[in-house]
Amino acid sequence: MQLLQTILQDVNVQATHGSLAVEVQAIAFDSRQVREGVMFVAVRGVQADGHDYIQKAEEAKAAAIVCEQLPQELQPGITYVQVKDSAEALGQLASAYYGHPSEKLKLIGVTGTNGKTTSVTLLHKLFRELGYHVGLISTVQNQIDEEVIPSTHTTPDAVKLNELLAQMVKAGCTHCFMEVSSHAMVQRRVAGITFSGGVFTNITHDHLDYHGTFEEYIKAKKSFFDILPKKAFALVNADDKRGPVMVQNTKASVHFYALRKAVEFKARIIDNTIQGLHLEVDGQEIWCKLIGAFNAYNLLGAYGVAVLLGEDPVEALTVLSSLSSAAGRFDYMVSDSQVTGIVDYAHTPDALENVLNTIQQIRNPKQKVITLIGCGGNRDAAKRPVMADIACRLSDKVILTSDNPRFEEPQAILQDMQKGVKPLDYKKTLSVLDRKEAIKTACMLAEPNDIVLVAGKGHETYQEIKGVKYDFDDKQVLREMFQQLGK
Ligand SMILES: CC(=O)N[C@H]1[C@@H](OP(=O)(O)OP(=O)(O)OC[C@H]2O[C@@H](n3ccc(=O)[nH]c3=O)[C@H](O)[C@@H]2O)O[C@H](CO)[C@@H](O)[C@@H]1O[C@H](C)C(=O)N[C@@H](C)C(=O)N[C@H](CCC(=O)O)C(=O)O
Ligand SMILES: Nc1ncnc2c1ncn2[C@@H]1O[C@H](COP(=O)(O)OP(=O)(O)OP(=O)(O)O)[C@@H](O)[C@H]1O
Ligand SMILES: N[C@H](CCC[C@H](N)C(=O)O)C(=O)O
Ligand SMILES: [Mg+2]
Repeated sequence: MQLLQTILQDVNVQATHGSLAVEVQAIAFDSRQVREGVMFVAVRGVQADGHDYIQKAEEAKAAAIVCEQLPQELQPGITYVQVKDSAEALGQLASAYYGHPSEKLKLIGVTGTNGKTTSVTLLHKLFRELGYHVGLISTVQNQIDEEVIPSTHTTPDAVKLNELLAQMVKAGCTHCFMEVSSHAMVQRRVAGITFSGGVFTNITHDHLDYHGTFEEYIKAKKSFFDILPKKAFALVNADDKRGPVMVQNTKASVHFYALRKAVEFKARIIDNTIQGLHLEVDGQEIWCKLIGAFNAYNLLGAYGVAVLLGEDPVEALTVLSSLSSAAGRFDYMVSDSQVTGIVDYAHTPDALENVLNTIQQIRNPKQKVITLIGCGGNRDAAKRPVMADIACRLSDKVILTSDNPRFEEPQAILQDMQKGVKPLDYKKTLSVLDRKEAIKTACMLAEPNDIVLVAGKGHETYQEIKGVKYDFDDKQVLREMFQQLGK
């Protein structure tokens, strides 16, 4: 519980009506969660406008209502606070309500199209091994040390985020590593948060359904670096064309990492095999368990963060070399007849191309590559034909299937993907709508020593169809099919 006037301190308030000395029991931005004594913040969203639910919040006896536009009629006993930007105010209020937890630990945010989960997971594991109490906020799961807290988003909403950070502070965490999605930046989920550092991994085609254009998507990512304070560091992948753009206006101290440029943190791939990566990082050779050239970037970025946070470089590298990847990222198994099954969360064109290039590099010429891929519904449709084309270009056989269709017709998504298949590739492509059947088909086609890549869903343990999440685990189904088919 907090006094309204206390938590309003950082907010750009335009007008208030009613007492500021009221007690706020909780903050809600969904009218359905308002109870007596709760503060309701009216936020404009994609589907709805929170301002349309102010009346509901009044009926539920909200203590205070924060909005950009005041209702025509104000109710007695409720305090109204008019602000310029409700989404920003929500972040600032949530931070103040929970006692500014982000200022009480070293919070590092990672943004970029791919590699966020891998990077924050590596950092969480690294700092645990170095002996710290550490928080993690990621797509796969949130964590306080080893305690797992399920996650619903890559970046939680402002209230959940601050609540989580406060729990971490209470548990004695000195560090937290979190993913910052482009959606979170546009929706101001991290407003009011103080970061000690920010990392940029890369930017390629994704989420154009939400951002509209690639330029807007770049702007959303860049805005994360714009909000970093002077004391923070910004660590940027210099090999990405957009790296320098990200830090054009940042107040933070800028540092670069790269594989192809001579910058502060640099690495070189000596060897890239199914056993892992043999790297030279800042002049030191290490062998890592992670597979694929793209993981050299994730490892190097994590190393850079550790050094910038004052850790011993040699110790950091030694620990990094012992770490495994996040669940569902190049997760592989080998069947009795030596078929390699790989489950990977590649759900963007760039990620799929990287994973398939990695497979091409590490396979021997006799091993056929069978790729299974679907695309999510109610997400960027432009990537569908592109991903089908990439799969065809870099595989011997392709099975197009369903991912999470959400509220779209699975058949229509499949048709969008099929448009990307070139006539010459028709022969190598099959469409099997049911994902389980599709995995079975891939396994049936596999001969001893072949490679089956099941891409798109990684760690997910469900398939979301029309608002219902059905149990589905790519890794488990793949294992089952290998057994069932005697592979
Ligand atoms: C497109 C999107 O990002 N939507 C997010 C957004 O919802 P919205 O803008 O659609 O909200 P809305 O339904 O229009 O409602 C507007 C406001 O009215 C309020 N409302 C609504 C109804 C009502 O009865 N009463 C009421 O008060 C709502 O609570 C909300 O505050 O704000 C919600 C609260 O924070 C999020 O849960 C929701 O995430 C949806 C579920 C989602 O799927 N988001 C994905 C795309 C996402 O955010 N992904 C990124 C990762 C992407 C990546 O990196 O690959 C992530 O960070 O997870
Ligand atoms: N640094 C990287 N560059 C390019 N591709 C990568 C990189 N790291 C991982 N990938 C590929 O992208 C997929 C997703 O990786 P990861 O989960 O780490 O990314 P993310 O940014 O967290 O994704 P999301 O936006 O869905 O949360 C991996 O399964 C892998 O195929
Ligand atoms: N964070 C990503 C995950 C996509 C995963 C893929 N399996 C899908 O459902 O599209 C998103 O929300 O767009
Ligand atoms: Mg992620």
